Amino acid sequence: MATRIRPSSKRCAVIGGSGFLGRHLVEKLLDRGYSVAVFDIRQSYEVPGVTFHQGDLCDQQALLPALKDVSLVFHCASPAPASDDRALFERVNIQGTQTVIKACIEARVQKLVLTSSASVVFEGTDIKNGREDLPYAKKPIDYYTQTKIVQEKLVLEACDKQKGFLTVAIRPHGIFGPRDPQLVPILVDTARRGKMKFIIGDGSNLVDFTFVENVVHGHILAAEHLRTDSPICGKPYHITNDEPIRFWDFMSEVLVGLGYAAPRYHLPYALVYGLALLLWLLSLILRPLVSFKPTFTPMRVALAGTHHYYSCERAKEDMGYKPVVSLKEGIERTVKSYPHLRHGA
Ligand SMILES: NC(=O)C1=CN([C@@H]2O[C@H](COP(=O)(O)OP(=O)(O)OC[C@H]3O[C@@H](n4cnc5c(N)ncnc54)[C@H](OP(=O)(O)O)[C@@H]3O)[C@@H](O)[C@H]2O)C=CC1
Ligand SMILES: CC(C)=CCC[C@@H](C)[C@H]1CC[C@H]2C3=C(CC[C@]12C)[C@@]1(C)CCC(=O)C[C@@H]1CC3
Repeated sequence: MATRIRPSSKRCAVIGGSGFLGRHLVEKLLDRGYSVAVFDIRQSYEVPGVTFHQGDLCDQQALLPALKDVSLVFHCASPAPASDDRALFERVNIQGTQTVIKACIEARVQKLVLTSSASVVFEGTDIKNGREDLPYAKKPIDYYTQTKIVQEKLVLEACDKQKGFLTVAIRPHGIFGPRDPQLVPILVDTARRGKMKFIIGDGSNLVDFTFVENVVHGHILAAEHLRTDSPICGKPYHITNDEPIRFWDFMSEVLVGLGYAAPRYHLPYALVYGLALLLWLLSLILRPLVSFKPTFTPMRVALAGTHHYYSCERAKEDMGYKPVVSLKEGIERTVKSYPHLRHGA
């Protein structure tokens, strides 16, 4: 009879390991002596110590080789929120996550750490110091968020101490840092098109922006604390920089750091939100004839004009979380990492 090799606790897989967060996670895992298998729909880099498995996470047979002899899996793959493609979100975030769970169980993986999102409780209205016991959004702001809610529930409900399959969900918010493909590039593109002159609302709304290395730190702490006797089993955890900042101050610091002017003129929130909604509806109606993607979608306007910051006390108490990089240093390192996006470059 063939003997099964006992999975090593230092052997893990990162689903979505070619993406922004995934790659930072892989780099830190390697530093900490893990050997890593990456599973992703694309391969974006090559590093010693990492084996790449290219495939769609909705395909269980494609996933299994990446999970062989692995005891710990991080699932941080998702279609980009900006794709606004309902069918794709449902296929990847819901059916795909069910497939990931089944594949983990079949491969006898012991721990699954999901990258969820703090937005699972956000409905477009103020959240101040939100804790994890807030109810899931009844009216999520977009299809992405709607499917992240179902995904998180699936993973947390799959936690089964008797069967030795432990799960936890990390809820980051507004991740930024070197190689981020959305926040800074979209911001700079909007500024280059002359559309970053306006502040939506009075500009006093506080938001969490979380440096990517803190998000990575939260994931690794969760993985290392995930044991049968731990309070973290089957629970969600906010991971933030613990330094809420005015949304428009953060945008201004990044813009000014890259040589662009900070937004100055105020516009009423209700007016901009109404216009964004109108444009979004128009883009849906006209989709068969012309395709255009408005920059200021209702989702972005809601994120830009409301308070949404979260308490990470639970992560501090249950897993000793503390941000490892301050917001100031995170912004400086991020700005430096984008020489090609500087004004005039
Ligand atoms: N960025 C943020 O501010 C926040 C992100 N999150 C969550 O963090 C996670 C990581 O996000 P981020 O790093 O920003 O995203 P990225 O898009 O950079 O990374 C996601 C990776 O998953 C891949 N992927 C997408 N679909 C599949 C599939 N069907 N099979 C296998 N791989 C797939 C992507 O490939 P491709 O690029 O080709 O699609 C990409 O390489 C996501 O779960 C996201 O929901 C949560 C809160 C905030
Ligand atoms: C108003 C404007 C054009 C701002 C440019 C920056 C935005 C692109 C980002 C500001 C807040 C960001 C954010 C996300 C994506 C990028 C922003 C809208 C998420 C939706 C990414 C996925 C999540 O899970 C939640 C994030 C909230 C914050």
